[in-house]
Amino acid sequence: MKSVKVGICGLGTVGSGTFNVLGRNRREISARAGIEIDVIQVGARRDNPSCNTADVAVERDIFAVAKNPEVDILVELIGGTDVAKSLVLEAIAQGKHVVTANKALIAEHGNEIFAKAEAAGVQVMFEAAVAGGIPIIKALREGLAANRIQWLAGIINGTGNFILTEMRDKGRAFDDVLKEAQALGYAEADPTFDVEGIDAAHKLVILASLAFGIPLQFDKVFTEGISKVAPEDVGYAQELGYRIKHLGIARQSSAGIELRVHPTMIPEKRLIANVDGVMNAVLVKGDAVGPTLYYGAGAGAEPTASAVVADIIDVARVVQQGGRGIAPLAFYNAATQQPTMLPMDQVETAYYLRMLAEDRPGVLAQVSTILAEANISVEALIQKEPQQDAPQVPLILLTSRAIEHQLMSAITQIEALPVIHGEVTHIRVESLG
Ligand SMILES: NC(=O)C1=CN([C@@H]2O[C@H](COP(=O)(O)OP(=O)(O)OC[C@H]3O[C@@H](n4cnc5c(N)ncnc54)[C@H](O)[C@@H]3O)[C@@H](O)[C@H]2O)C=CC1
Ligand SMILES: N[C@@H](CC=O)C(=O)O
Ligand code: NA
Repeated sequence: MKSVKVGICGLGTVGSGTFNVLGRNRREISARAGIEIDVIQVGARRDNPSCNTADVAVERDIFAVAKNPEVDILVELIGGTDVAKSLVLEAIAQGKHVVTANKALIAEHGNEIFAKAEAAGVQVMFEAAVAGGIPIIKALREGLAANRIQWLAGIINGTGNFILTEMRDKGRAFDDVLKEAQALGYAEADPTFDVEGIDAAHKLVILASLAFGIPLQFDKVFTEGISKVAPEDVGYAQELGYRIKHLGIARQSSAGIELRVHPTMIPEKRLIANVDGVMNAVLVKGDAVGPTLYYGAGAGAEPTASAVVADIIDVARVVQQGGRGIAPLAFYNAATQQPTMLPMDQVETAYYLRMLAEDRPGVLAQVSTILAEANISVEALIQKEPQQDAPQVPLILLTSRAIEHQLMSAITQIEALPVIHGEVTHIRVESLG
């Protein structure tokens, strides 16, 4: 075999980045793969002016790439779950290896796709699907393979982190920053996936599947977005020595496995609290290695292409050796097929609470009595001076760790107090220590 032949489907942000990196770094890439890697075909609805495809066959029908007998590796970069699934299954049926950046596809249809790939003896690789250019999939599959993973927590959506950072540092409006993230090619085709946490939930189930050896279970993730994070909470968090980050958290304990995506307050002294802009970071705690942290660009054409091309190189090595190579994702066994999943109301964490209280003696005592009855203590407090003409003052509390349903029922009681006005805002707090 003289070269490994690649067909790229989708020539948008990531497709064009992949095409260009493969061309520009051709010499280094071939040396590392031990064989030439040639893009012989591109499947794209339209040309992309940032790519010179003069030497490549361009097809408008992406399925022609899946059916091309010359193609060894099909690279799926069209996004979405319907056509992308058919395309990937067609490629597998044709005996081709697949590389994809599509987290929605893997999270929602991965179990089926990996089973088909395993039966066909082909690889399906997806490094770019989680945390863009950070080699986190490789870290979990290979570098941390000796460990029992206890928990992981990550900033795994670049768009969301970019929005939170710009709002905090420059006081910019949410919608304005989102538009910029879209223009920079960071956002999903439907940006509500980014801001409502769906994209992070897709990525989290992939990480959890690898970390805990469990099937992909997208429907088990508790998901809360960043669209309701208020600027005053960002400010109060800072006063308390915390930052608000949109985290994906997966934890395994004797009670079960929890999977959750939500705005989270973390101590500002943690490295991960200082990961800003489009950068992502994933903290992984293994029983042998302890905590490890992975950092890098979570979105964008070439950072994502870096991960896509790394997968192509890995598969090219396998193709060259004529073997099955790297294990497919589904390395769970009968013991982990049906893990106990912990519902969100059973999860234990600390909380930040903000409420509007009447400015008179005894109010704090009423609130802390309700919390104490639920075995929750107040760990820190900010009580603002009353403003002129404002009969109520913001009361901000940090609580001890509590079970979610106990905290929620305490909130209901606090909201019913005549001295408390409106709803109580809550944000979960994690020390990540
Ligand atoms: N943009 C980013 O920073 C990252 C994106 N991803 C994932 O990579 C994938 C691609 O994302 P982007 O490149 O950002 O999207 P994009 O929208 O820029 O590119 C997708 C391209 O595929 C083409 N396409 C879609 N359906 C097609 C069809 N049936 N036939 C022919 N062409 C078709 C579109 O015309 C478009 O040019 C998605 O799964 C996304 O979630 C993953 C990591 C980072
Ligand atoms: N829209 C995603 C792209 C990468 O996965 C993000 O912003 O992180
Ligand atoms: Na990655």
